[in-house]
Amino acid sequence: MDFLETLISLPPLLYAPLLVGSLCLVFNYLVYSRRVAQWRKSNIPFLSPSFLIGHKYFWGVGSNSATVVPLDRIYQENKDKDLVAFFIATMPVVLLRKPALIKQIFAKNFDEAFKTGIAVSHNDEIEPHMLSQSSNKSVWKAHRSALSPMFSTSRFSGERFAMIKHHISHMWAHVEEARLQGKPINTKEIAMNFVLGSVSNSFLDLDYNSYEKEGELRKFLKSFVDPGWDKLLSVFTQMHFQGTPTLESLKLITQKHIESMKSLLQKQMKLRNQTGDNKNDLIDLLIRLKEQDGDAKLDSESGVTVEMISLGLSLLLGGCAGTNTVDNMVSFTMHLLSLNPNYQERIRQEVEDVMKKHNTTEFTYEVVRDLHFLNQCLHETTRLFPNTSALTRVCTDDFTPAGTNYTFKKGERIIVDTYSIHRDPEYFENPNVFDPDRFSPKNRDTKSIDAFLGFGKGPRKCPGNNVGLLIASTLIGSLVHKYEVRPHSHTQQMDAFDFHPRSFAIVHKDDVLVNVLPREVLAH
Ligand code: HEM
Repeated sequence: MDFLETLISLPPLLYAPLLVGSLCLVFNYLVYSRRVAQWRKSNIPFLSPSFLIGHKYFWGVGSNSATVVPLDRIYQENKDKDLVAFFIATMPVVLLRKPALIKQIFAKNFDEAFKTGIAVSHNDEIEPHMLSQSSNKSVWKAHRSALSPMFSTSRFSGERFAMIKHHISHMWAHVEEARLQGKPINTKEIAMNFVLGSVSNSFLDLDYNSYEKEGELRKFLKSFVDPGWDKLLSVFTQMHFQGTPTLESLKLITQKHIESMKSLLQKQMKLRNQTGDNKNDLIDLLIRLKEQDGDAKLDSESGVTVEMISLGLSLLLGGCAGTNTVDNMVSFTMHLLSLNPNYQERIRQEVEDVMKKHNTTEFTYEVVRDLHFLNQCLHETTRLFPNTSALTRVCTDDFTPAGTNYTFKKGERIIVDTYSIHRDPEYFENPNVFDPDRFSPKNRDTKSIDAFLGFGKGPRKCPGNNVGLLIASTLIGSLVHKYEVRPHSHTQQMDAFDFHPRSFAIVHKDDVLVNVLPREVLAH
């Protein structure tokens, strides 16, 4: 029987899948061959595509880590190149391997490679106004400048730090309760609760003890951060059918999120108008912006604009949820400190010296701000466990980076694999070792400064890094000062295979547990 006869003898029910399958293959072939021809013309080295999945290493997605393992393999296998192009599904991407080229494109070619987010399904109403997502440069500029007062750490001095101290007490109470019950400490949980309490308090004026109950705000944020098949599916749909409308439930920001943020802002703004307080927080900022903009399109019921909702989401998602930023930093640092008691001791000594210098026995804003060794530890954690393995940009114009003969075409998607660069011995000696001293002022050189990408690069780099570091230092400093953190029985060194298979952030697939012992007990 020849091929045609076999085809005719098939039951008619199989025709439809066969037809769809064949169309997919043709679609794949056309997408691949067109882009490969373009890369050839642009002098960009590329890897031959594998049908449907783009590159063979992406077959493992969903079973090991979503992006870290495949990107790291491609990075390692192309050591001789500055950059290499390949496909993820039908989405073409160019992986930049060299820090100098990354700096050039992210900073000097910023105007031509301005957009972020290569495969995320946005909400069309909100996306242009979200700081991290906006693809409209003038809107992005205006919002970044409007929000800049929120990113100043001096906002945390005085009264506001007194509020943060409440969260230290909540955290201590929670840790002590677990210890007395003989349970290990779940570092992800305590970090998420502390960060949520501090961020919601300092930006939105919410008095929120999330250790006590799982409140609405926590559920709201967890819906962004909790990894799941829905999020993986959403990204893969966008990779195959870029820019197409997605089902509401697969969007990164859904109508439900927008409504929750709207009612939260409405409530807090109403309260502020009644009290007339001036707290120099997001609520004051939004009220001021509303007064200044006579043309603002207010929602008739809530009096809130789309811009206000977006600014609120920009802060909350950047600070707490977007890619589990601060809480991840804290959780991984506690894990690393449990394995390195000598660095815990140095932090303790530093806390005591700095308290003495400021003539206090308490954690104050001034004390936390002066904990330089702890700050080095947090940077070193971010080097080993950056919050995402893929910094992204999308070219908004054709350009050739200075000193190269590569041409980047408008629409080209760029990826930087932070995880692999941070563990490349070319930039960091003994890269898998936790060594906070590599971030001391005397040890830092241009090579490692350029290669550190934990907070991004160029004008779009993280504006909230110092606020995040301050919150993380407060939590770790106060915990380590009171307790010795010890490894839990299952604690071991982590590698990329331990990361969550359905998360695009670098998070451990399980709980990250440690044990604690009060220092008074140890002293006797
Ligand atoms: C301390 C832990 C944090 C880490 C590791 C971190 C990391 C990052 C990274 C890697 C980016 C992408 C930068 C790029 O594409 O070049 C980013 C962007 C951003 N982060 Fe952070 N972040 C942290 C804390 C925060 C906090 C506390 C806030 C808010 C209070 C925040 C708000 C933002 C915003 C709004 C953006 C988007 C900036 C833009 O597109 O203009 N981040 N962050």
